[in-house]
Amino acid sequence: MNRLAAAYRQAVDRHRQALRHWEAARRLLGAAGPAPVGSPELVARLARLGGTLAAAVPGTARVATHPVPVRVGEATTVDGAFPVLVPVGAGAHLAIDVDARDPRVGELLRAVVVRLLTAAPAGAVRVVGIDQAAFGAAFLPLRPLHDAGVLAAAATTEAETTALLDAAERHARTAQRADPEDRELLVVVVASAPPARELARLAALTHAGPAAAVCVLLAGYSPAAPGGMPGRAGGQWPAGSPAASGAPPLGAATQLRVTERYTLVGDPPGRPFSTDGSGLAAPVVLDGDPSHAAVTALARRLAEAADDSSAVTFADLLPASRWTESAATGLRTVLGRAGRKPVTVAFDDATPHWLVGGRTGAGKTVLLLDVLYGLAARYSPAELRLMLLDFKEGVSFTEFVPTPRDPSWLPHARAVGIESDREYGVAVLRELRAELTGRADLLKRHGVSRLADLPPNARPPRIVTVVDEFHVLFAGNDALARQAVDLIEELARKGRSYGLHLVLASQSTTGVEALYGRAEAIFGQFPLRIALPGGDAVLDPLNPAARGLTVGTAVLNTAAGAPGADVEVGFPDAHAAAADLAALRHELHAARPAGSVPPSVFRGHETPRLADDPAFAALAPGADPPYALIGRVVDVAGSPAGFALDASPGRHLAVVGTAAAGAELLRCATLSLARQHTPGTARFLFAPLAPGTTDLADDLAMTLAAAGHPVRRLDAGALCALLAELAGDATGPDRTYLVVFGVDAAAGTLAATDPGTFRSGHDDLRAVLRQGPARGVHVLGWWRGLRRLADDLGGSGHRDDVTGLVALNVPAADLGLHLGVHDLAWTPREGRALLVDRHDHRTALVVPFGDERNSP
Ligand SMILES: Nc1ncnc2c1ncn2[C@@H]1O[C@H](COP(=O)(O)OP(=O)(O)OP(=O)(O)O)[C@@H](O)[C@H]1O
Repeated sequence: MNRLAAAYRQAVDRHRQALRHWEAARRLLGAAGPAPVGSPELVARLARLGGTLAAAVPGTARVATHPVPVRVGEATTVDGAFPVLVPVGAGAHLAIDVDARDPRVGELLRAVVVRLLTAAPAGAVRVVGIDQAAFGAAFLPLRPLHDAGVLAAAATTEAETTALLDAAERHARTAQRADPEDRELLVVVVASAPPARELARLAALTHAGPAAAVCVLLAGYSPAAPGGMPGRAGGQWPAGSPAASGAPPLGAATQLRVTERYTLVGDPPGRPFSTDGSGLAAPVVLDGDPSHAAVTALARRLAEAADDSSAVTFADLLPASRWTESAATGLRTVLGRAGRKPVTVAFDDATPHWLVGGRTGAGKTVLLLDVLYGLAARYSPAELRLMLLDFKEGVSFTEFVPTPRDPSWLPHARAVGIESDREYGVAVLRELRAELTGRADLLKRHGVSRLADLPPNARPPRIVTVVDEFHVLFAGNDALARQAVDLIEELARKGRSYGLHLVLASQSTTGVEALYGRAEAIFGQFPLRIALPGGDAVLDPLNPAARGLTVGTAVLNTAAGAPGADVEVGFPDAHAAAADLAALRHELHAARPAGSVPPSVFRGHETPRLADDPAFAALAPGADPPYALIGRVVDVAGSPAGFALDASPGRHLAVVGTAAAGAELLRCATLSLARQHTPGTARFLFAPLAPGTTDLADDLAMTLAAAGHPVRRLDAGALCALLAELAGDATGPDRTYLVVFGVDAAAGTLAATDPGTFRSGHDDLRAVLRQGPARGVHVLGWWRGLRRLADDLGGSGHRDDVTGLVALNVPAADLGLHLGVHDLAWTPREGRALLVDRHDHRTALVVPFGDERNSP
């Protein structure tokens, strides 16, 4: 009897509590009555009332920072029915013990989502869903919200769930650091509880507090420990439920238990219905689905608002007016947005250099274009100069250089390397170091220590050098890589004070051999890190901020990648805005200062042609000394590559290597020399000795003869005779060019000794090499091997008898030995040659002229 009486008293208490709850709700609603909906007065009053009913005023609830009461159903008591409101929003969650395969649960989840979205301002709530049990069926009625971009496609597999949780955790970390005003609420709707590991991660999210701006609506979850639920004291949870496998406890969640006829609502966190933890003492009928019309109207409103505000576009990156900003203290541009807030990045004292990482296809090129156009629109060429280096096959920077289709260029661009050679990269870095030295002098002259302190009229532009796929520059452990590392280190260390800024972008920063031991010293100078998808390597190894990023987003970190200094930024797809980019480029091009010149361009895949070469066109009779042109130097200016044939001993040119390009090189050298002589002042003697060179030599002879030059064709015997003649005191026209295709093919003939004079052809050749130049005789010879050249010269002591050398496919070790140079930076490859001038100990990587006879 006593037990019966106690139960009755308990039931009456619960009714009273329920009534108190209903009364409180009614009072709050009443208090909100007289003020106009949405008015500041009403909002203020609601805030005074604890913000509890802000949800009643559509579009005003600050759900990303505070929980708001959201209706879940209607409670029935003997005295009548009342709405049941539970707190939902940032840091306040909902758990239901049955999953959404029970239609009542699916309907409730959808109703809560729609109410939250309705209550909050457009753009303040984003919804993601997990439904592995029913493949996303629970979300189908919300399709219009998906189309409006506020509801992501549901995760229906374990992998998708993991990715979704990665993103949710990232969201939480970003929100915790963000200004509360900029937070966006992420609602994670779980239609069916995922496996234990994912469930544990969801539970962890519920413990993250309101600052994480996450709200979890978790169906199919029963708490592991009984309690907090009416009528469940000591109850057993069904096998197979999360409870059976030890469901992790949730933080700040209202627990709902769905029975056959009604639902029991547990105590909401911080606002319990009961004093004893037994929850609301009234059965609740859950709310059903929101009407289709309501969902569509909501989706339409949100989509319209999104069009206005959320998508970050290329136009968002641009300033109101062009070229109005000063680079005195640094360069700044908008990279994209974090939430709705623009994110500015800078090249200044705090972040002088940047490191950008991202796997291929992650949007690196797009991000760099966004930055470059943003800068170019803000700063005039007098404030900003760009050096752009790309080491991959691609088109990253092609749009900045003139092409036949679009002759405009970006006036800030000074040098652009497309599919660059490492040597070109090093040449650019050398030029930058020279600039650094020049600027150090300039600063000294003005008695200041920083670029910013120079008077405006003396201040040179800041130079931003972008090196895309920079790991190529450091690849291998050779002399060139070491030079590159030294230069980068120096530029990174000193650049800050002199207005030289570096952006190193790569798929990876690991595995760069040449950096061993130096990576820290170098990358320590790069405080600004941008991690794109797959670009975790630019962040601290303990910083997970870039995990699971999607294309179009990046993590920005201004503390050299240290955890906790990350901002997730969305940036626009510059490729998709190609027309806008072109329009801006044309605008900037049209505004270029008088006297602007296009950038010098290096295209690694291109073969220059003698006939098109401006240096060739500029050659004219009377040049002294004549210059044998063979191609272009791989340097910033793309200088002509050649060799001056003056009167000093040894001024001859030896092309060495088995590559057929050797014959072509001699042809170009000869044609360029012929152009520097009026007919009759030079004779050209051709000896096509290597197989397959006859046609080329005959062709060349005909061309020269047609231009009026005396020409003669020699075989090996005639060559020996001629050498004997030239070794004597024979005089001829001003100049004699002996052009031998395959000198080594004459080795046998040259070795033979004249029985009368005891002189061999080799003796005569060596005499000509030594004394010829003084008499205007120069040998242009192709040797198909270095050893053969050395033999013909008579040993290493006579190496200086030929001072001009063009190495084709000759291994670096052999060439280094021949030249007596240790650690020669040379990698033989097709389309490149190493030009050596032994007189001034100069070597230069050259792109030799291609064979235009076979070109279209
Ligand atoms: N902000 C963005 N929004 C939408 N799509 C983007 C965005 N940025 C890049 N993309 C898309 O991603 C693809 C790859 O971009 P991008 O060419 O910049 O990659 P990448 O990292 O430079 O790749 P790779 O190294 O292979 O050249 C492109 O199709 C591009 O349109």
